[in-house]
Amino acid sequence: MGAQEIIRVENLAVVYGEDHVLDKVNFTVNKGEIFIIVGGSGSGKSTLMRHMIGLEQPAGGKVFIGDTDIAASGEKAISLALRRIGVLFQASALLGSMTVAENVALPITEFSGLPAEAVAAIVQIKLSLVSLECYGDHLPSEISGGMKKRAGLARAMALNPDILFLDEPSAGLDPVTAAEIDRLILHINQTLGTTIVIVTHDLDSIFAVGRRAIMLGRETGNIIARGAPADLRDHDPDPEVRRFFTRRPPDA
Ligand SMILES: Nc1ncnc2c1ncn2[C@@H]1O[C@H](COP(=O)(O)OP(=O)(O)OP(=O)(O)O)[C@@H](O)[C@H]1O
Repeated sequence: MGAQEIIRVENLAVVYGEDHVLDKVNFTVNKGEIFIIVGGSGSGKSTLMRHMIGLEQPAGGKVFIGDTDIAASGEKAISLALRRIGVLFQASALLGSMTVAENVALPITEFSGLPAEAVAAIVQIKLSLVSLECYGDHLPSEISGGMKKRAGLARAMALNPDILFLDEPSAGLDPVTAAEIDRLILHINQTLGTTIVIVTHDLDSIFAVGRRAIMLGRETGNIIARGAPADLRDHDPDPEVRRFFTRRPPDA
């Protein structure tokens, strides 16, 4: 793995039944960058992310987090590699019966073995990172959709991950709230140097935060374009790619 690389996906293949969802997918993510994964509905973005965080084993190929192939190593090495990762799933996945602070505390309590006061202090730091320091004692049902996303981000950042995976972070949010999440993503990246991988459809967000992107093809199961989002929009030879980045329907 090169000095700048933190993730390497090599010849990844995913097959569900007869369906070859991903085929010969190859790319690398560099340390400290914000990397975007786009593609039409059903092109395999979420599937790719699940394989990058070790939730599923691929039919073929490798996924390296640092030097660890998480599709092939032993359980201990995989668990250490995955300790470097924070994930925000689409629905934020906060536990509804616990307060925001208790949700953020969960991974810290589970993995650090620290006493309760130390955990509480870390939770407060994480909540202030996402401007929720006054909402720790609220239940998820008592805060807005944007705040739930921020709480989910605080929990994803709980163990100081090197890499943050975000699945559709602005889904279901109004444009102003979505832009706040974008600013938070940039803030985390710039102040903490966290590498951030985002699966998204949201063009405003792609252009606001993304420096490099890959696009998965709907039919092909592999990457049909890669580069800076503005370059893909303005110069990519494939009309499907330009249409995606200008939000034009196929017959426009
Ligand atoms: N666990 C699974 N078992 C069988 N098929 C699956 C599974 N997960 C995904 N698929 C199929 O794989 C394809 C890609 O799905 P995936 O959810 O990864 O796409 P996506 O690009 O994230 O779509 P969307 O933007 O709509 O969320 C789809 O045809 C889907 O039906």
